[in-house]
Amino acid sequence: MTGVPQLVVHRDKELMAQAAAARLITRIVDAQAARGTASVVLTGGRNGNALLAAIAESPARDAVDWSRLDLWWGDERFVPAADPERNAVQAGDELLAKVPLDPARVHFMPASDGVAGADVEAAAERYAEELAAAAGPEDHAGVPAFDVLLLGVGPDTHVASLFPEHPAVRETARTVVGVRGAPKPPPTRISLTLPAIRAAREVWLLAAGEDKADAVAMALTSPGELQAPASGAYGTVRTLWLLDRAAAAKLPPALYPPASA
Ligand SMILES: O=C(O)[C@H](O)[C@@H](O)[C@H](O)[C@H](O)COP(=O)(O)O
Repeated sequence: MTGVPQLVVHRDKELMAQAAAARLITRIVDAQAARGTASVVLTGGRNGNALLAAIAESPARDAVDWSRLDLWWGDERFVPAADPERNAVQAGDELLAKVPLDPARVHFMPASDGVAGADVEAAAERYAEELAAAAGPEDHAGVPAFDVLLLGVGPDTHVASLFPEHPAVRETARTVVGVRGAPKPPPTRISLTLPAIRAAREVWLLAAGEDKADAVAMALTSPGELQAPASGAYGTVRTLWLLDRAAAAKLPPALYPPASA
């Protein structure tokens, strides 16, 4: 693991989204300058969507070579492709339809009415194969070393579709799993596992609002990833918690960083 997670606390969720967007644009531009391409794993949820909307509105978005960006998803609701509940549909509305991406580099998780069929385990396996095909010889986890992997944090400390005490959190072998009986609807989902998440260079966790304060405090002073899956999400280079003040309010004084703007 990468040592202590870094915390950045913003005034409110709107500023958090703006700052995270600026940060992500810079990270993508830097990765493309260094290696020619960049890879980002997207999350669902309000904060992930607000980040994408902020990128769409940023003049700096034109600094990104969108045709050399690989996009993946950390989880997906296993519903039909056009369902507005799908994280991919929401990401499309906020950003993907507005920038010149290479469709071959946009790696949607399978939908329940897609070519992988209605069996969520088969669909998860198919996504695992797509990830494995994109992994290089040095990527031992069976997935690429993503530049940035974004995760929204749920009020129960779930990340992706890894819910506390759920079998998917215990997965150590597979990189992608089908999730049934998720406590948050819809019940059937596809999710990266913790080992796949930990292959990312940087993991950025997003949480805003007072309803996240307990979850943030628990995950950062955690009894363990089984009870608090967010605490098991970290990158090989950096783990960044991007918070607003309300979400940071219950952190112990030793962890609360100097207030950012
Ligand atoms: O699949 C889902 O149900 C959501 O994607 C969910 O996992 C979300 O990312 C977190 O609950 C954080 O959500 P907010 O950013 O809206 O707080």
